[in-house]
Amino acid sequence: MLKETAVEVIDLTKSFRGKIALKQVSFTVESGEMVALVGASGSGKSTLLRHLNGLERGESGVVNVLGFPLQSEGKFHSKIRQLRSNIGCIFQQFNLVKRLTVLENVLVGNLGQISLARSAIRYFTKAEKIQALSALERVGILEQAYKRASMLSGGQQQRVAIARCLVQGARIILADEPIASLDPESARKVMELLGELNQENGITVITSLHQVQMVQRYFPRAVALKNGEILFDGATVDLDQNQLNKLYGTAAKELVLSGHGELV
Ligand SMILES: Nc1ncnc2c1ncn2[C@@H]1O[C@H](COP(=O)(O)OP(=O)(O)OP(=O)(O)O)[C@@H](O)[C@H]1O
Repeated sequence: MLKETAVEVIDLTKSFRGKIALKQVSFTVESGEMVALVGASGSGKSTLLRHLNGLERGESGVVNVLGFPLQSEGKFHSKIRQLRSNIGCIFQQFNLVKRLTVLENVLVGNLGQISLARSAIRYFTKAEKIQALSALERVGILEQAYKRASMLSGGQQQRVAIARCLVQGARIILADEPIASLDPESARKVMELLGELNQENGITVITSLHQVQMVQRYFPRAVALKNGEILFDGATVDLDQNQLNKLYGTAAKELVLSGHGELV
């Protein structure tokens, strides 16, 4: 069966104040793939993710999402808003509105689909609330629904962000270091949840990660950046010590062998 292309990036180039951040980056992610973006700090992972959902505009090159143009040669497409409604985003921090309840935070995942007036008074239909509660159940924190978001642990907050992607109906989830500030057990749960959504719901997942062991455990494919260029794109099993040395330099061996698996 021919697979639909979720994300297609062609020759994407971006610089900040004359310093290159992405240099002619090209890669394709098919629908249903689970891909890790790896590379040392400053290699361009966040910048690349931000181009995939239109938070950042390239200088040249093309980003197509689900077969439609999102940006091309430095211009956003006029239908970018509709296209972005298919993309759920999870960040390392600042995912939630802390003063709102968990349930309200999930419901605002629906904002693209409801009127501004209704969102302003935070009015949601019963059906929308049931959908949001069911998403919270799916991510395993239904009992937290009426707590303020600020009361949750970091891992629980990331699960709320994932529930919000579900309510939004996201077909693609972009996650920028979603486990960077979590303890190992919470990190494992968040990664397993993303894996389940990928396997069971067919959601395409593209995640930037520092933790090499997590990449090897959960992601069949890795795309590795160095100084804004793709240095490796292939099966994670082929991301061997030699490749890691190229990506991370002398820090690679020591950190992987010592069991930390976290490369900064
Ligand atoms: N808004 C910005 N203004 C100026 N420079 C930026 C901006 N965003 C990113 N950069 C630069 O672009 C390069 C790539 O940064 P980016 O944050 O994408 O790397 P990263 O691989 O995600 O790093 P980390 O793992 O530390 O998050 C870096 O040199 C960074 O300083």
